[in-house]
Amino acid sequence: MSHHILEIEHLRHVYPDGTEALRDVSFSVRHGESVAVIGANGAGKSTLLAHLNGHLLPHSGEVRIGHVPVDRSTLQEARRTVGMVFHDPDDQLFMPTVYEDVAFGPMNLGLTGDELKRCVAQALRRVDAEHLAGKAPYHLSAGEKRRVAIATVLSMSPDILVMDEPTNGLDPYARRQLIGLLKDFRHSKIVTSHDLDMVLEVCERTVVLSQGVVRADGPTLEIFRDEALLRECRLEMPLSMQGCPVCGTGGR
Ligand SMILES: Nc1ncnc2c1ncn2[C@@H]1O[C@H](COP(=O)(O)OP(=O)(O)OP(=O)(O)O)[C@@H](O)[C@H]1O
Repeated sequence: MSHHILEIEHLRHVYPDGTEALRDVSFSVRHGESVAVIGANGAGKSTLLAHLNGHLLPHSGEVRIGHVPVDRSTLQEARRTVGMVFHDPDDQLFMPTVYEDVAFGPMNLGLTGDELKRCVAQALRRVDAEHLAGKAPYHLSAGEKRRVAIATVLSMSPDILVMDEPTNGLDPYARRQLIGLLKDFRHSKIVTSHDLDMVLEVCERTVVLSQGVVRADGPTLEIFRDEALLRECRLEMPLSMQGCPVCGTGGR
């Protein structure tokens, strides 16, 4: 039995207009691992994530969850195992109220009555959004939408949590709270982000994508200390690792 929960092998994706967004991507994620996928704009991060729950299917190569390849016949199983928080919360929220949006997934899994109510309340509480249950999602602020989108995924108790730029649009308090939530999430997680300070706190391992290929894969701190690699991939060291510009102290 494989100790990897997710395996990506020689993944290649070409969009209909001919853009080769992923050229050859391979890496695996173990049970309980926290992995960041970072890279400059257009490196292929969102395209990669879209393959993890079968939203996109590869031109060649394979994604396996456990032992099961993600293809048309296994989509349902993949989407149950992989909880995906999309880049744009509007892609995730489509019901008349926040409550219904968060209840949608667990209801499809067969939850009803008090069990369903408890599950929704718990997911909303984890993102500090219980007070929003009766609101229409399209009336929420950007940060509130993002928190509710995360709740729609947590309510499904996924084995792998996948988040595309989760701290986008969050105020400092909500960002801090999200970092706490991600640290508490005991299962495997994969996060893409340009918020490298968050990555440093949450993910012990980082995969660097550049022009559709894996340019580096290793311990996050090691990756962030490699200035030549960061420069080459159009990335910058997290602010918390840069010395204080005033007194010249700090940095790691
Ligand atoms: N639907 C599409 N059709 C054609 N090309 C696309 C499509 N979606 C993305 N691309 C292209 O694929 C490449 C990878 O895009 P992707 O969105 O995966 O990058 P990213 O690393 O997530 O970027 P960002 O940091 O800007 O979100 C880019 O060159 C982009 O222009």
